Amino acid sequence: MSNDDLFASAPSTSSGNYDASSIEVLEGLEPVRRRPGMYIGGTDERAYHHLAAEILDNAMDEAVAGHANRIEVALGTGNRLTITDNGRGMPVDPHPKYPGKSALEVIMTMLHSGGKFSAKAYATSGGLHGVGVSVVNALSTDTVVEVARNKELFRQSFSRGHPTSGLVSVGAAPNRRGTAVSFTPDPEIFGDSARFRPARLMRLARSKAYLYAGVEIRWRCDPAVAGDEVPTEAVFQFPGGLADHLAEQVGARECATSQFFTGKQAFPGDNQGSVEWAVAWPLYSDGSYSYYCNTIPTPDGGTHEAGLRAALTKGIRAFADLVGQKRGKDITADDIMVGSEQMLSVFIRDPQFQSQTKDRLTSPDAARLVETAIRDHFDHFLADNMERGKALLGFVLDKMDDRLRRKAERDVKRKTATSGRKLRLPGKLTDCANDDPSGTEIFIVEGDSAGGSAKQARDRKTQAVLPIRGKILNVASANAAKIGANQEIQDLGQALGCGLRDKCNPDLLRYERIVIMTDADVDGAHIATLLMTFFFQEMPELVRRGHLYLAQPPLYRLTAGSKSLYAMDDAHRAEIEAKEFKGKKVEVARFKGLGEMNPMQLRETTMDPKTRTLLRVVLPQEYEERAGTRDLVDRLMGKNPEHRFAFIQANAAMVDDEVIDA
Ligand SMILES: Nc1ncnc2c1ncn2[C@@H]1O[C@H](COP(=O)(O)OP(=O)(O)OP(=O)(O)O)[C@@H](O)[C@H]1O
Ligand SMILES: [Mg+2]
Ligand SMILES: [Mg+2]
Repeated sequence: MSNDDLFASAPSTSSGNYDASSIEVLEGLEPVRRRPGMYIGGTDERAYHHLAAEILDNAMDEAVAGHANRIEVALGTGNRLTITDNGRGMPVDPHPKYPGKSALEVIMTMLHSGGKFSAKAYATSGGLHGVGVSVVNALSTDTVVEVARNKELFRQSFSRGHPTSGLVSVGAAPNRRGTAVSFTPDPEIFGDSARFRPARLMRLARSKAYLYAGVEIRWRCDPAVAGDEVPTEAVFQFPGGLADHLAEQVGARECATSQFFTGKQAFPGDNQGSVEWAVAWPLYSDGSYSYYCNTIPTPDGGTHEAGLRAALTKGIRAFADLVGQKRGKDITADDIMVGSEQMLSVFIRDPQFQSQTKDRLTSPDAARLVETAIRDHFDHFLADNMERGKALLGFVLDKMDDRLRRKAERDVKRKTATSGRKLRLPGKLTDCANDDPSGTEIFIVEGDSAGGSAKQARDRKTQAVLPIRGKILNVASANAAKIGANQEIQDLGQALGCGLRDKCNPDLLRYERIVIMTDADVDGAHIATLLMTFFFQEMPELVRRGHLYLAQPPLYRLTAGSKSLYAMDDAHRAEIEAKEFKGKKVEVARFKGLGEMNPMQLRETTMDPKTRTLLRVVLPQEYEERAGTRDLVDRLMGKNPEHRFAFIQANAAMVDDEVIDA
């Protein structure tokens, strides 16, 4: 197979009129309306409430910067939400760069307009992209912004991102200052039945008050909407911060230590910012974890969470050492984290999140800052009162024993299933419950975060998950010693249980199917290619016997009205749009990676044998003939990703699970 052949084998369908005229540049807020998923993570209920969060976040930023101390969240009838603060007010003067437009209009109608790109107007803000309120405006009808500045009240109205009035002065406002934003999410985007949930909004408002003691948050709700669900009025202010919040959550339940581990610490030196935490270890708990950065909830955790995890783990191990408990060194992070109830809130400058919905913090510094700040306090918490320290250590050692016992039981079971051979399983493997290999599968996934989703999405009985880190060794250009020493390959070998190269015995394979599951992008194709060549070279018999598969995660989710369908690629998307949605307005979300899908979606589209598609991998001729393989791999690993996509296509055939099972 030469390069020319690879290109020649490209499908020869007509390219139509694909020229410069097919390349669109969306203007103004149009991209937001066309691809809302990119800005608010979808158009479901969660995305709907994200609109409220964006406006509230802006008001909180004003409070955290020290300019506001009161915020009102008011839900009216007809899904009308108004959020008011008593901060500085959005600037209303003409914008120097856009003649004829006020700063307010620029803020509301242009993406990437904002005062938070430098630390001048805000130090540790939750806002950073200059996108939030403009996105809300784009996706709402009848947005009205009122600003009271210098004792004068200004107002401007918008609909679906476009001004419907100029900025007008509506009179004197001697006793008022700040910003009020009213909006109604657009049913064209969210569907006619989408609604604000009063309880969800109230919870959001309330949690903000816990996160920042310097603010009072008022809640109002029209009686017609409130029903019995929420009060029509409430005021939230919590000087005790997270410690109060956690105490309320834990209630009367008994905990390993009667005093919780709570505190607050400013970061040292030039690092503006601070961390606040509260952790309890109830004797019976399913665990509860709330992480925030600059008052923004980050449900997927991130670097601040990693800092807390490291501080607790290292702290308890050091304490074990201090009291002469030798088993302390075997304590893992999970032993102290799982089943705890924790709240963590950081304020940092220039935070980085993985996307506009800010579900996960990625600022690298946060891990170190949080770990260092908390570690000292935790050491004191444990050692100041030895009884308390020992009580927590005992609790954590119990968890460790549970973990080790469960693991031993698992190992024994699988040992018996694989004819008594001594078996060590890699720690990263999440094994399936069934002992008999028949009907079981192992998913090899790229990265720990995709691994986490896969774990939640899998069928525990029959599906195992092994996350591998990034690009595995390119076996084609490595010698046997290097291959044997590579950790990822060792883990893979142990999990499969059937040995490498001449020692490979396919009868010992611990699963019926091996499924490579990587992102549907260029990197994913690279990793899939590396894995395939690994199997071709090290375990060709497994491939020959048809044990190796490729998962097919979708690239798009297409939604029209209440119906959602998944498309594998552009051709499939066009087909669905034409056949299933027949010219209806379709909203398209593109998945950048497996980690972006929630576990339900991942299961349905990619893992569940009833609904997924798998490709079976076949052994290429070159490997059958044991000739020229080195050359093949060198070419595949070269710069051009098309070669790898073509390679995957050429060596994998679409199969139905029905066929596999038959
Ligand atoms: N309530 C408010 N009070 C004062 N200024 C505000 C308020 N809301 C928005 N602004 C100004 O408008 C700018 C744009 O807000 P927007 O929400 O679009 O982006 P951001 O908050 O900067 O970043 P992000 O996209 O992360 O939310 C802010 O940076 C701030 O300067
Ligand atoms: Mg914002
Ligand atoms: Mg903006």
